[in-house]
Amino acid sequence: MTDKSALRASLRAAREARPPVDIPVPSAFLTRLKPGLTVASYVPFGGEADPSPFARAAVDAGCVIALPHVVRRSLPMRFLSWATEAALIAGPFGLHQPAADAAELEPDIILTPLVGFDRSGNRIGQGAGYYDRAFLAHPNAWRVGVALSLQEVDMLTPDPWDVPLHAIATESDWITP
Ligand SMILES: Nc1nc2c(c(=O)[nH]1)N(C=O)[C@@H](CNc1ccc(C(=O)N[C@@H](CCC(=O)O)C(=O)O)cc1)CN2
Ligand SMILES: Nc1ncnc2c1ncn2[C@@H]1O[C@H](COP(=O)(O)OP(=O)(O)OP(=O)(O)O)[C@@H](O)[C@H]1O
Repeated sequence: MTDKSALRASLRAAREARPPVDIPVPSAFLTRLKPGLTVASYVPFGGEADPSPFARAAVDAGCVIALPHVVRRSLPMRFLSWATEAALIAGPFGLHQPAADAAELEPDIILTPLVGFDRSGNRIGQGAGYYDRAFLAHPNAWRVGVALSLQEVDMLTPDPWDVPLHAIATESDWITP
């Protein structure tokens, strides 16, 4: 646990020290997009990789976009409908989120912000367990991490509750464990 939080702190610092980079959208991602699918994106903060090119490709393919919405740790994160250009509301931790009464959607693809990852698809996030719980609640969703390559670590030891990613996109790689 201490290991995980020390690693999280150093990876966060590395991520923030780095100028923004564009993550290209791989063709393997594009081919999964179908009209009417729900793609959960996120609004990046703290140097997180920007998933907008993926969300834009999804909109162009006729998909519906959802964004995560959290209230507090004891409550599950929900994915709420977001129309491009719709206003976002200030939430906890300085987050920008859809309004709490936006429609809740079942995501088919979850673009996942990462603090760290390895080539087996293990990940660490903010440490609140929101995404791990969401992955259990939406087991059929395709879990795609979006990250900078400098967030890769040799090997993460997963905790029992950790749910691995199906794929990870970085500025230089498309990793499918
Ligand atoms: N862009 C983005 N949106 C997201 C997430 C995310 O990781 N990235 N989430 C993924 O779960 C949810 C928000 N979860 C969060 C959970 C904890 C903290 C947090 O603890 N922040 C602390 C500590 C930061 C630090 O130690 O530096 C803070 O702001 O005080 C922030 C967001 C939903 N939306
Ligand atoms: N399915 C679950 N049910 C209940 N609690 C969970 C579940 N998954 C994770 N948690 C709790 O969440 C906490 C944080 O887990 P972890 O350190 O793996 O965070 P993380 O993977 O970085 O966070 P996130 O999933 O939000 O990105 C742990 O204390 C864990 O007990």
